[in-house]
Amino acid sequence: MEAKLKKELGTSMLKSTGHSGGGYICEGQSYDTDTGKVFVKINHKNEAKLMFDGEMASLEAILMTEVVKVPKPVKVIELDTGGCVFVMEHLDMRGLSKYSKHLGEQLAELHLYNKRQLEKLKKEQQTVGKGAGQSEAPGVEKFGFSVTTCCGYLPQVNEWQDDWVTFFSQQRLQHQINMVEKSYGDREVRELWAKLQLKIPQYFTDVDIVPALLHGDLWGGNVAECAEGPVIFDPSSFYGHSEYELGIAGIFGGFNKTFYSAYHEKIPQAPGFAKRSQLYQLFHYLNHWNHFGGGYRGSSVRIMKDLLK
Ligand SMILES: Nc1ncnc2c1ncn2[C@@H]1O[C@H](COP(=O)(O)OP(=O)(O)OP(=O)(O)O)[C@@H](O)[C@H]1O
Repeated sequence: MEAKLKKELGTSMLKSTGHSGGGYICEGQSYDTDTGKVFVKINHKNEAKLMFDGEMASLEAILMTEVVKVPKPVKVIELDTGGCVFVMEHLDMRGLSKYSKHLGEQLAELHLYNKRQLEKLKKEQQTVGKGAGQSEAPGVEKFGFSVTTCCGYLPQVNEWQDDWVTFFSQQRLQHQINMVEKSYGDREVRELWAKLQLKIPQYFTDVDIVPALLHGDLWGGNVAECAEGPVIFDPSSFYGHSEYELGIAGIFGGFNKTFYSAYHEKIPQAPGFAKRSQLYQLFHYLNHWNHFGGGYRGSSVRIMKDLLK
């Protein structure tokens, strides 16, 4: 692997720094190269390229907004022995503590970025002499993403969709329910889902949802800080409802009051937030069930029953 890395990165020096940082899905290792320190994620699964291409596109999209720090992506490299590596900028990170408030503000800015681009675009189109197609501020009007991104190692259906409720019900929940059905054929879940899917539009009455660029997997293990501010990493981005982003944080914790206050100062909670939050958590419980097995069945069923009350 190291010979291939050297060739693909065009570096004569490739020296392990001793820093390793594997997660649940990948092994990780840092190297000194001719042009600086890189962090390399390694995965030997067949889906590794799809997963890393999605992570690279996600990092590029977030980086482009310039509102929150992410590691700069370098390259996805297929290994001759199968599997794939993803090379990115190495960052010296520690647990989030000093910069919780900054992360709250910057995450809200990330979520507002596309809305502001769309507003700029609209203004420009209304200005005499400036028609569509001349803008320097491209905005995204649909829900989805340009490539497949994986939340964990399972691919998400990111085809563009005009309507968020349809996108979330079909491309997120239904997709997970189909996987549960295939693996477990769970009758109770099938029956609960039959009722719940009819109720979903009711949770969205009177909310105006503009596509927001999301990190997509913002649990406490994917946030940190370096000397100058907060960092987010390991994204599985798409354009969706900003509230979706807070779902997984609500399950696993890792974010304090300061973070939430700073976030909601910029994006206040809309009516019905709590119920939608449960709906967004349901996606992550199902996704965990599909990754890690039946230990997450109880939480998935409980939250479906709660939503149906
Ligand atoms: N750019 C980076 N520079 C330095 N260390 C990093 C970098 N990216 C990740 N790490 C370290 O590696 C660990 C695992 O990274 P990451 O979350 O991307 O792996 P994963 O296997 O995809 O994730 P997960 O455990 O969330 O499924 C992080 O917690 C962090 O300690």
